[in-house]
Amino acid sequence: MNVSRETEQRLATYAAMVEKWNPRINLVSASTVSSLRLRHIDDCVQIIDHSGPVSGLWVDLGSGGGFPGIVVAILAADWDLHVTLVESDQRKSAFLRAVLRETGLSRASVISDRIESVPPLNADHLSARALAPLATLLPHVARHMRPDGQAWLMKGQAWRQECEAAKDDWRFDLRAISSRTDPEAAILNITGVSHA
Ligand SMILES: C[S@@+](CC[C@H](N)C(=O)[O-])C[C@H]1O[C@@H](n2cnc3c(N)ncnc32)[C@H](O)[C@@H]1O
Repeated sequence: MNVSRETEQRLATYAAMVEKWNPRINLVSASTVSSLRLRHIDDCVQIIDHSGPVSGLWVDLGSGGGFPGIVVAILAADWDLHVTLVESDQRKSAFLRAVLRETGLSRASVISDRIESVPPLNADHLSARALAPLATLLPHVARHMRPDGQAWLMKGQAWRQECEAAKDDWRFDLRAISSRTDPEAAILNITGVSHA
């Protein structure tokens, strides 16, 4: 993806903040800090490559250090899109708010609470990365995404088994997109979620 100078500057500011805060609050595993751009940022950029420009509300669940929520907020800074990051850990939430301040992102906010406790958010787009198996994620998706919304769930190599297990209790339409950064991983673009 080609990005503007301003977007590149925001990504650089964000990366520098992750590196600075990581020893204190463990935002990404220490072994991946040196490859932050490829392992984490470029990994998340893929979502926007596939969603294209979108509008409305984007909700990122279990944002942690901001993957993919902050990356989406940076890439979408000029779109008519609000990004809401849901993160229960207070120190990580403080970090996410600091990133929004430092990068001047005004169309994004942080809800510092448990996903289960937050009133339904009615998201047009919803993302989650490394949060929970699909069968555990789908109740959150059903609660916080509009019936015609789209979920972008970033999954590791067990994604096929997770999909099979989730089908016992859930109906959904799935487009599995192979990850550019890890051939075993996939981005699950899920729509039409309902309880079986
Ligand atoms: C493994 S980390 C992944 C963080 C980020 N998405 C990433 O890919 O680097 C999971 C994050 O979800 C948060 N989390 C876990 N359960 C949660 C819940 N029920 N409500 C809100 N946040 C939760 C944790 O505090 C943690 O920061």
